[in-house]
Amino acid sequence: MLLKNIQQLLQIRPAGQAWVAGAAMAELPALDDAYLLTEGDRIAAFGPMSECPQDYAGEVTDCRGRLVLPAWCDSHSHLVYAGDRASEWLDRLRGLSYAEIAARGGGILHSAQLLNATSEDELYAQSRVRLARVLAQGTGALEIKSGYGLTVAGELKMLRVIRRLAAEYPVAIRATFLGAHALPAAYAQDKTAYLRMLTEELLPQIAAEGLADYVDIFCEKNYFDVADTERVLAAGQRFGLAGKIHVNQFTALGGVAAGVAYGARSVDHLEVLEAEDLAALRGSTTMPVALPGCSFFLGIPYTPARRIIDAGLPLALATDYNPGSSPSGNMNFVVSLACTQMKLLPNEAINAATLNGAYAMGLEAELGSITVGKRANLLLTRPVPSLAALPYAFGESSVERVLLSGRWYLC
Ligand SMILES: N=CN[C@@H](CCC(=O)O)C(=O)O
Ligand SMILES: [Zn+2]
Repeated sequence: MLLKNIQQLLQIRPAGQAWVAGAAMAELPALDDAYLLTEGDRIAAFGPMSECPQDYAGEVTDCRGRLVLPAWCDSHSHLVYAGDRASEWLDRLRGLSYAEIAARGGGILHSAQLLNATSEDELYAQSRVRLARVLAQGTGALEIKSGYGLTVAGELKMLRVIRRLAAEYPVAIRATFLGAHALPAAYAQDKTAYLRMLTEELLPQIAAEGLADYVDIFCEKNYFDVADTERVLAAGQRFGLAGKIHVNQFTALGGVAAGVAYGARSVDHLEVLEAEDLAALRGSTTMPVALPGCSFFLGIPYTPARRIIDAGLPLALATDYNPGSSPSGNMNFVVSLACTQMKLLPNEAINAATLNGAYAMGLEAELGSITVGKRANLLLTRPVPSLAALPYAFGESSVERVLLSGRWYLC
């Protein structure tokens, strides 16, 4: 496939560049008036129009007036869930807080109840609708977590649905085992027994079936503490699963340093951020991930992204698509929120939503930039005056077409 007359081809990186950090996040290498050639599912070549192959025999798309960039890399989602929690959202509109709803047995436990009462086929049917929608919105790589089962059968059901989605859709999917998302009622008096079940019963089964790439835990007051986090990350390591943790959403407990010490691939949320957390991240290989859709929907503080980037660190952006705190998987809106609310420049937000997002799910060698040999997962915008038009037009998707594995995705 040949894309020609591209007004601007963005996020061009050399092979081997894993992420972008600090001041370099404001740079987004680009080529004006460009072409891009794919072969099979890969990017085969690109360059200025003056060097565009003539008489190309395959499919040619004229991209005049349009931008081409890597498809979004959404490194944090809970896209597989059953039903929704709109009723709890109405309770929040009437004045209850997220924590008050959880304390009444709502929240994650409510989603777990719904999920355990839903068949695997029905869960797949509900989840594929959401996946198809986010692909049409420009997502080309996606991480999906378990964590609404909280039982052996429920967690395995979720992970098998994730595997089925990965097999059926032309998008790169990474699966994360988040059994330690909340303490289910059956173990309310015995957290240790629950963690033992997760690490000694479930994890070996998940590893044996190759159902997960990462292990995750919700490190938060009233959920799991730092010692629990270390225990789960250590268990993950024994089975070859790196960590990706939910941490510092409401409370800083020291989980960031624990994540870094255990070589976590990412630490996600960080709405509350202490100087010690920044210090722990410096010099590490752990990616901080901000989830502005969650802050928007819950009305909690935004992750202090400027402090993170200005400290010389990298940052990734993700949707946190889930029924409780962020019922949207639209990366276009996330990029827009990052600019309007967290004061990222468009270039910084695009770096965070592509290459750094790919790194946060271990896909940086395969996706997240315009690099010869990488997978051809690209998005083509509508005619726009400049890149800034994308986040500027908040709530809109400027994505006209999405190329996944070298083919136009037909929604
Ligand atoms: N914070 C923990 N987990 C999810 C929300 C889960 C839910 O409310 O269902 C999150 O990332 O925001
Ligand atoms: Zn989450």
